[in-house]
Amino acid sequence: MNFNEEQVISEISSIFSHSNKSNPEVIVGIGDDAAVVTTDHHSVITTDMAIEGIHFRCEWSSAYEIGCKITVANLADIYAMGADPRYLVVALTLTGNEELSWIKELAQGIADTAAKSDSVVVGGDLSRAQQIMISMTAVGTSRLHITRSGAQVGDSIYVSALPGFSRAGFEILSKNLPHSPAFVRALSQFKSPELDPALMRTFKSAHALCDVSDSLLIQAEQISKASSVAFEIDTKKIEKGDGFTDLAAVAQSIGCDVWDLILAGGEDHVLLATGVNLPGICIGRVIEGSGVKVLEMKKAPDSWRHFN
Ligand SMILES: Nc1ncnc2c1ncn2[C@@H]1O[C@H](COP(=O)(O)OP(=O)(O)O)[C@@H](O)[C@H]1O
Ligand SMILES: Cc1ncc(C[n+]2csc(CCOP(=O)(O)OP(=O)(O)O)c2C)c(N)n1
Ligand SMILES: [Mg+2]
Repeated sequence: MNFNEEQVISEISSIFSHSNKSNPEVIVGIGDDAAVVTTDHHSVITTDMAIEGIHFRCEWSSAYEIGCKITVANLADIYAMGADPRYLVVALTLTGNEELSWIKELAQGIADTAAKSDSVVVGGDLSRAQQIMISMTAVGTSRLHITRSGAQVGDSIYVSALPGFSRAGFEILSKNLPHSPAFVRALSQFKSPELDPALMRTFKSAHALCDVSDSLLIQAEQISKASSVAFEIDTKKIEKGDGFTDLAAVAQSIGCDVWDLILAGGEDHVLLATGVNLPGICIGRVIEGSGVKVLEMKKAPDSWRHFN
């Protein structure tokens, strides 16, 4: 064993406690039985976990990147409700074989990503298990929340950025392909997806919103079903979007279909929205009916599912 519980808690606390102390809304921070925080308006609550072997591999990603990724996954769910993230709690299992420096890096990745979104880690839990597991709960605040059920016929459909780079990174790592400069965005998007809080907040005028964790197609189906409308996704519009040419080149060099990456890839945590005059890339329109139609697509791409 490379550490004891007290040591880990002391190291983790010192990484998180500065933000606790400097935030006047944290009444009781890390160190007691529970945290006490100020809340107003409506609280938006979400939780997501990351399991070693399922969501990340220590051979592929640094502890810092793993910390960033689980935090982005949680923060994106808060932004996907049109809310602003405020507080996080982190439950962590360790095997006992990690180095203390690895655990500190993980906490730093979480703390830095949280700070970019003006949110703070106010507590957590620690236990031993055969795998590393990170379960994070995020609390946000909003006056008006945006659900998956608000899409209206006549809306345009937008993504905050082109999805697919994360899946490309996953393919590169899974196939153990030699790294090339062209793969930088894909690898970094998989290991530590980009989250731009300012961009996320500009989607507060969306009619329906969710983040793309599973895949664009799955998430489009979820909104279309919840809103009782049909989605018409236009591949020609996506082709004109920022990043398409780069992703198409990566897809070709790793032997993947670019549409599998875009439509069926997940974990980019970009926002999928419907509404009028939103930022990002317009990828189609909301029409009467049900289901998701992708114009000019001959075959259905296969998305990630935990249980097949
Ligand atoms: N174990 C669970 N207990 C209760 N609710 C759950 C559980 N797992 C998922 N959910 C709920 O099901 C919905 C879909 O979950 P998920 O696909 O994980 O959403 P997301 O992609 O936003 O993380 C969410 O509202 C989530 O809170
Ligand atoms: C080692 C490893 N294998 C496979 C994947 C790919 N992967 C794992 S979970 C997932 C989908 C998203 O995860 P989920 O837990 O369903 O997120 P949620 O929808 O709850 O936000 C994908 C694409 C990965 N990230 N790491
Ligand atoms: Mg989830």
